[in-house]
Amino acid sequence: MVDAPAGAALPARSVRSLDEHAAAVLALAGPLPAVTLPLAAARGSVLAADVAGAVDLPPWDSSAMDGYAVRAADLRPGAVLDVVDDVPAGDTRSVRLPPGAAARLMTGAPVPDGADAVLPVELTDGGTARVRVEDVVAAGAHVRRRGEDVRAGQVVLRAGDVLGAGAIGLLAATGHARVEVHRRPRVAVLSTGSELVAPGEPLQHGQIHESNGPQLAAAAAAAGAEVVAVAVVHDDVAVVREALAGLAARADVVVTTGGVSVGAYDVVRDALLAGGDAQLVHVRMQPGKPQAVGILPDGTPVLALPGNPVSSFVSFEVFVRPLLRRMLGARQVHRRTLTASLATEVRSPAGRRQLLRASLGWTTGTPVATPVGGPGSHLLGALARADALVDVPEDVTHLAAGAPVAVIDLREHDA
Ligand SMILES: Nc1nc2c(c(=O)[nH]1)N[C@H]1C(S)=C(S)[C@@H](COP(=O)(O)OP(=O)(O)OC[C@H]3O[C@@H](n4cnc5c(N)ncnc54)[C@H](O)[C@@H]3O)O[C@H]1N2
Ligand code: MOO
Repeated sequence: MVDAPAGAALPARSVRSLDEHAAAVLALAGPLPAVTLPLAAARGSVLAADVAGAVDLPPWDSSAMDGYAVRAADLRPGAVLDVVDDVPAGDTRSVRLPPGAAARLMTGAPVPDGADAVLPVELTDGGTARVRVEDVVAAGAHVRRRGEDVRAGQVVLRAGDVLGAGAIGLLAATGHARVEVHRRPRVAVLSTGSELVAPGEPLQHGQIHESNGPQLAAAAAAAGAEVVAVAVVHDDVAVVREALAGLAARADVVVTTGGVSVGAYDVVRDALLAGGDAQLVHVRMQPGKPQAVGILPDGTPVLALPGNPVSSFVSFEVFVRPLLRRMLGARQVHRRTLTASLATEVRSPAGRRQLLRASLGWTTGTPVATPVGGPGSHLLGALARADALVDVPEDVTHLAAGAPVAVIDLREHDA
């Protein structure tokens, strides 16, 4: 049995809208400095500088077909041409094609000087010493011109672009083995609560499995962050303060969960107020009402999210993720939104913007959002099925089935 702390006047809280609080959180940090990474380590990172192609693409005139390099003017159905050369892909010779002749070549092989078209093998008898032309092609046919895709020196990707598979392919093709990107933010997660027991351990009455830490770590990694620690501490202000200081030394951002509300043991609140520069906030949203933000004594930003699992999930989405995306250097830090038709009616508390977990589907091309799991912020059962958040404005208390609603699309993963 723990002695209850003496009752004290509750500390003051700023009351903010979701957008006001999100803006305050975003102001805590900017893009992190640039680092140079090998391409294999750069997927999901964001370019810190424009990148220009180092070579033309294609680097030389190249064949788009297996067939014969020819001069189009020599082609007539029934004509027979001497095959004077054989040019596979990877042939580094400079070959010149004399008039009236053909050179056998393969897709991706350099087109000989003097040739102006590629005659696909299907339009010939396939001969190797002499080839009979069965149908003709025009000048330029099936020749990929040097530089027609990308010119050397041309900017191919811009600072702020997120490196997906296509961008990595483009960088490799244009000659880049390494690339300058913003460093990924290092995130430390701290779960607080004397009731928390590691998953896999048996539960006693009054205990629950610690789920917010793994959940937030997964969300941070999916947002492109490097998760450096997931720590759990019991409800003790001194222990929380020590843990915060230790985690801050290793991280660019510390994210905590639990202990931020108005309870007698809300220790994150008390630890933050006891040192550094912190603000308690009451955000006009559901879930996610109690929040705190601050700067720890060493200058590291800390975001304190509520402990209810759905509240911490939603708070991460609308507050933490945009900050991480900004630190990563992304131009677009917010999720995509779309308008969907609501599958079932929804009620919402007056004066609180509700973000309701939902599953997205399509009916003949129209997005449909089906709320899952109910509004309670303890309801984890359906969280895994939610791939969208229905965004109900503060002043709306009822939406009928079929109503158009704004939806935050959670399906994209960045890392
Ligand atoms: N008198 C009032 N009580 C509460 C208010 C209020 O305004 N007045 N606000 C409620 C709202 S809204 C929320 S949200 C919660 C948030 O409180 P805390 O951030 O202090 O969170 P805790 O009390 O520590 O925990 C809440 C709930 O979540 C469970 N939890 C906490 N951490 C974890 C974890 N890591 N993994 C899984 N589950 C966790 C915890 O056991 C509690 O059940 O406050 C309301 N109360
Ligand atoms: O606002 Mo709380 O975050 O309802 O669960």
